[in-house]
Amino acid sequence: MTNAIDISALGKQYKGVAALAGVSATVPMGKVVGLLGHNGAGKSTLIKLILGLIEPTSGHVEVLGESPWGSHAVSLRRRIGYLPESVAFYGNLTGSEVIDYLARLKRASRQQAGKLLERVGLEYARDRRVSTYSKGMRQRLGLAQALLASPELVVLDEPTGGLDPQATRELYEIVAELRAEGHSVLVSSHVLAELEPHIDSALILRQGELLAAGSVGDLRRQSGLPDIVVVRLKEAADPESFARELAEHGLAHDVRRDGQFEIRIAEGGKLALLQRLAADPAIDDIVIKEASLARLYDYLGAGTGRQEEGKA
Ligand SMILES: Nc1ncnc2c1ncn2[C@@H]1O[C@H](COP(=O)(O)OP(=O)(O)OP(=O)(O)O)[C@@H](O)[C@H]1O
Repeated sequence: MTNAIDISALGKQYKGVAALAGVSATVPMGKVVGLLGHNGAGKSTLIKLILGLIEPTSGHVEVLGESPWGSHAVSLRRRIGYLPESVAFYGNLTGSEVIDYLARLKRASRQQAGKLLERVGLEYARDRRVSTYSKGMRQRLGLAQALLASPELVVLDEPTGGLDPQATRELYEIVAELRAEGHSVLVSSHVLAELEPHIDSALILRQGELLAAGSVGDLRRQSGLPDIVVVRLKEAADPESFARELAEHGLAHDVRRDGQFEIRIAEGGKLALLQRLAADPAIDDIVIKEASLARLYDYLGAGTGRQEEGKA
């Protein structure tokens, strides 16, 4: 088995709404894959299909080599950990009682379950009632329950909602540990800058269709979106004459709020541009900026319902 999830021509219709229309994609074993898309793009529908909570109208899904609706569906669910977007627990139970109870349901080792609260940074609150937990603490408890029974596949739906920056870093550290231990992770998020360093590849949905798939490098190549050179001028330099110079050489640019210039690199023109800039006495510093996941997402038109052509 090379893929944790194999999705083929998957379609889901709700009365009159095509939530998913012929999506084919994979989540390779042992990789962290980001699931991206604007509100209503079909992410939750795809996750529900993967978890076997709903059935498709057309197409197939195989999760860890099994159908989520087949005869092995029950045992398959024990091999999957799931953190929903909003987690709700029995408020009268303590964190440790919640995990203990869910461990029994999932037939997880209670010894391993005991260590999970420590892993998610909740050991100090293990004997406090969940009703006294903050949103971030509840989210950590949700992560702990998703890791019960050491699942081969972990599905995280908007896992950092309600987490502070430190807790967000810790969550992604756990994701990195899961990957290092060979688990596969599918993680949906709207916070692309946060997600980018932690994923091997992304699946981008738009209006029920797969708009793009691949590593951030693949997406850069697919999009043809130019890299950008950020130039800081010396204090004594005249920005207007520098802007005129760029225009004379046909170099498209923007001026940032901090006064630095962003120059788009034409395909194959990186070295020539850098040589020219390096020889310019007006320039104090140069930084090359590759297209970020967030910029690629916008450029590919993930939120617009259409590809933004010619935007460079
Ligand atoms: N039970 C349902 N009945 C009817 N339409 C639905 C149902 N669930 C989802 N939809 C529709 O299917 C489409 C995809 O919804 P889905 O919840 O999968 O999107 P999403 O990408 O998860 O959005 P969000 O980021 O807002 O959670 C939307 O148009 C939504 O209105």
